[in-house]
Amino acid sequence: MEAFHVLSRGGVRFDKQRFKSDVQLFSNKKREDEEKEKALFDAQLPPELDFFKYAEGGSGKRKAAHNEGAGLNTSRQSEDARKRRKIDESEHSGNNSGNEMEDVVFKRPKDRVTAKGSEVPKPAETFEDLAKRYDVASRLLANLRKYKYEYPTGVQAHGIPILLERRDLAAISPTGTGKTLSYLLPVMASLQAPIASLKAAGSGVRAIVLAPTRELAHQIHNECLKLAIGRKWRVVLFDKATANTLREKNVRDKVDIIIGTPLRLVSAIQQGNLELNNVRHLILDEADRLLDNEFLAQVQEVVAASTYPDVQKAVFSATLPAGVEKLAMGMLRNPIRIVVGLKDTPLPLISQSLTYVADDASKLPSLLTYLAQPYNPPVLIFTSTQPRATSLTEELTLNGISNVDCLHAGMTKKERDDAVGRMRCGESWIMVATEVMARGMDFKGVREVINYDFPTSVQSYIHRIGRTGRAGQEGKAVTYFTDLDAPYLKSVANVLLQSGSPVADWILKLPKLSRLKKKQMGKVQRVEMVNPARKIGRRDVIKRREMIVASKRRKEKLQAEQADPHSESRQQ
Ligand SMILES: Nc1ncnc2c1ncn2[C@@H]1O[C@H](COP(=O)(O)OP(=O)(O)OP(=O)(O)O)[C@@H](O)[C@H]1O
Repeated sequence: MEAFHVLSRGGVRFDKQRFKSDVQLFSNKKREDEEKEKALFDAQLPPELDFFKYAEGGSGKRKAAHNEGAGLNTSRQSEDARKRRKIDESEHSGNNSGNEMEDVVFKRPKDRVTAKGSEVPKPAETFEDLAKRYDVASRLLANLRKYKYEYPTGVQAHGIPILLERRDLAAISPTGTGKTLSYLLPVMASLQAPIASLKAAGSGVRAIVLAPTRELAHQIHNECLKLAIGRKWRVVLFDKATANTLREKNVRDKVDIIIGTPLRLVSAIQQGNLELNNVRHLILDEADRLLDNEFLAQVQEVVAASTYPDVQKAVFSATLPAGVEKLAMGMLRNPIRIVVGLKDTPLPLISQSLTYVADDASKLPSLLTYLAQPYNPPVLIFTSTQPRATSLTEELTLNGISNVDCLHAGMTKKERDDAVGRMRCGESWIMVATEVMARGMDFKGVREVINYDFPTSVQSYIHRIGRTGRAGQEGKAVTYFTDLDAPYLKSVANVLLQSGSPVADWILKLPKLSRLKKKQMGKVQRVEMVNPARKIGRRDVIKRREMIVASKRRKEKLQAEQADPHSESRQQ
């Protein structure tokens, strides 16, 4: 286990009672900010963008944009954003213009969903509406209520009926808008009951969900287990251990749903330890990532192995670049395509900003200054490489910031699981991570995302900042850029503009990126150590940290003794 995981917490739990004043500081700051923003920006959000307003806790009001008169032209930008929306809409209607397709645009007061395809089913306003129209087991609905899922989100209202009518689907919906449930619920409703209790269900796994990372597969598995409560569904997270168990044919024949990453599934198929000929539903979550060069061949192998007649396929993502979308559409049969909000645009609930930091060496001081102010934990910080994630975690720890964690693919399974667990239970205040955390991971409480290293693509930017502003909550995203990142700034700035965050005029005047240049976006070379000036080695850092923790403990003990002079420790 990485020493810093333990040391960064110093073995001390955060005592909310004791640090009441600090806690109040955070909440007061948040309240003040909210009031300021409410006064400033009431009624500024165009209604068609406000599609998540209904979600619990979401005010639906646009954040930030405090910078009017400081080189930021917000009203012009809103106008620009409106124009871009128009262009975007016409781009949408230009895609897939086959004759058999008819365009259907649903406009609900709460969200804006564009659906394209033949005979698009009516959206479901409520879960009860779904139950009335389709055969959805009452147990599934009871489980939804149990987890306080009262109303379907936009992607659920539109996507669930499509999947329940056994149509193929491509769904593009912003991060944190509930895509997971929009495929899990219809898949489980269509499977009706666990395979063991059905006569005509055949033998072998009946549904596969593919995800690009083990962490995301794990999270989807947990969501699926919530829906499975009360019935003996066999839902398997396909990892090394379960793959071994499923080598027994009579065991794997009784599995309902498998959730996993492509590589592991493909190796089981190739070894003859998994058959997909009974798979009736195949879901690709984070489809654009699964269809990129790294995963494409494996995904195609899974698709080819799913030989059940009329297997239903569906792809989901918050981003689907045109080329990948074409590939995805080619895999689907008479599909319906839905877009919630604007394609490749984050929710307006996330207030985004770009911060100039000159060069790499200036980032750490900027981050430390930022973290010296009250901030909203937990905060997620993205770096471009594993060594930089480790190095930044060490630097923060060394600078006396407690409860810092690290997550990247170079860590062991246990280390990664532990790090995610600590983040989920609120033990970590700051998580430094690589791209592995950028997609799909749902930590409801994340209020701030910091792109310490500039994202590798526009998609990477959208997914990274999408770790905040989830389920109707507001969020904040800060992106550092250096002189080396400047050529790529405009692409990210366009995303800010489109989702209603302010952008300085000079950035908008930067030249548009050529295709070739765009490809180089993720290739900026950065040193491994985030603080090249550091003279001491890692062991010294650990030693220093131990000293800090010990001195903290001594101070606490002294304070406790002063508060209670008759305490036991004093008498000894
Ligand atoms: N109908 C609902 N009502 C309330 N909360 C919901 C509902 N549907 C989903 N959620 C919550 O919203 C959060 C985001 O959902 P989910 O992770 O499925 O988003 P996503 O669209 O898949 O995001 P990403 O693109 O980042 O993968 C989760 O915490 C989930 O529990």
